[in-house]
Amino acid sequence: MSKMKKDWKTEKERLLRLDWEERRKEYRCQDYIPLDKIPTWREENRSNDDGSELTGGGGISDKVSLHKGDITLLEVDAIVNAAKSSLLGGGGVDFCIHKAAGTCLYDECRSLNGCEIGKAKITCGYDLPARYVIHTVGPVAKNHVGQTERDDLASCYKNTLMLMAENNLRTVAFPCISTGIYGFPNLPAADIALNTVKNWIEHNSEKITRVIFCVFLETDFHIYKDKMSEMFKDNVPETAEEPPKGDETPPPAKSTAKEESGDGDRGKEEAGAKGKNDNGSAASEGNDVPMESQNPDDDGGNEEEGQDQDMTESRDLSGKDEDKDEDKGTDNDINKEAVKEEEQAPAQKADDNLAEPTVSMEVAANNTDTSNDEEMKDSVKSAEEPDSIPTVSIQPKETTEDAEKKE
Ligand SMILES: NC(=O)c1ccc[n+]([C@H]2O[C@H](COP(=O)([O-])OP(=O)(O)OC[C@H]3O[C@@H](n4cnc5c(N)ncnc54)[C@H](O)[C@@H]3O)[C@@H](O)[C@H]2O)c1
Repeated sequence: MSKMKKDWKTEKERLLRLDWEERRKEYRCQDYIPLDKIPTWREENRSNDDGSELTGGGGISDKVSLHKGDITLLEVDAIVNAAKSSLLGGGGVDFCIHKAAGTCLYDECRSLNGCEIGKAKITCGYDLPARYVIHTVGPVAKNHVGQTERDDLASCYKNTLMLMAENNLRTVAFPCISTGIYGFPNLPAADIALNTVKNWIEHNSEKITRVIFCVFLETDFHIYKDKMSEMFKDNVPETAEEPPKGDETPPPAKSTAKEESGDGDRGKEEAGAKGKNDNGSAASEGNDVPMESQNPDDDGGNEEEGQDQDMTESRDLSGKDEDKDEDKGTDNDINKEAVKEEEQAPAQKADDNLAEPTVSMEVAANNTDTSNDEEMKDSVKSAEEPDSIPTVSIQPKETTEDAEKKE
């Protein structure tokens, strides 16, 4: 029997009141990866290989990880979507996130009326293991990376982190924004991502528990791993006290200004993330973590036919929401079937010799302020791109030299 389509506002209020244990029953995909299964850079690069207890710490190397795999599996406060300015879903990681979150995500995004390049907007995560999705629109850098594109990409990371802090969220995962269909070269994009996050955390260390760079392609894994090894050494003196293990209660979130939506004002979200779950994320018990007020703007209206086509397709696929409970397994099967090799990442071949732990690293980032401004017209030509959704995170065995030879 088909179920009534869920109202996104009701669903959002219901979900944000659940604690992590109750939420876990709602995840569309049960292959989720809890935060404590993703080692920090420091844990991953422990100097004492004899496995003895790590001492010292408290530096940024406890704050960041590098993870290769599907961002939709990560159980964190927020995952970041590399969206298009209409926020109406499309392909790539955008498609994966919408597919995994369900149609309520699309409905809430539609109420936001788009997002400007470089800015960020936040929605509920719905069926995802992540409580929230922060949508940011990267620059289109096809064949040209000028200062504008570099600044816009840096703004995506800064504004996302600021939105995290404003909503008292403490664990976040980023994909490699703009390096897919938007054509930003992987190397400079990684530089911008790492330096921006590094500087922000250095000035806001108490506001963040973990930043995960969730790479998808072998190329990016090696780029990030090499850059982080150069950029971030764990030079925290041994005497530094251990960072809180996620057991400190974040201050009650301040209530935010009324949320506006295309259909008039929505009620103001109540503040107050109470305790944390045991893996360091903000958890709300009876209180919603406030949503930063978002000033929607007229929809760009310039979406390419194809783009909406993609979303329609994914909505049709995820139209299985009504039978989600019965079909949860089917959904996973669909995911697997739907996986087209976007790039036969070498790691896929290396899949059968999985052994490498994820690499994580120490990162710090500079201070900044952010705001959610009016949306800019989406001047991006949509492009067909097969989307690949790996079903497990993959750590390659391949050496950097091999990967560099390939590039
Ligand atoms: N026809 C379309 O509208 C269309 C087609 C393809 C992509 N897109 C998307 O592309 C635009 C954004 O471009 P972009 O380069 O910023 O994003 P992107 O094209 O999604 O690529 C960003 C990065 O995310 C990686 N990625 C893909 N799937 C996952 C996953 N499940 N988990 C983690 N990482 C993943 C991908 O390999 C790349 O490194 C948006 O319009 C968005 O909708 C749209």
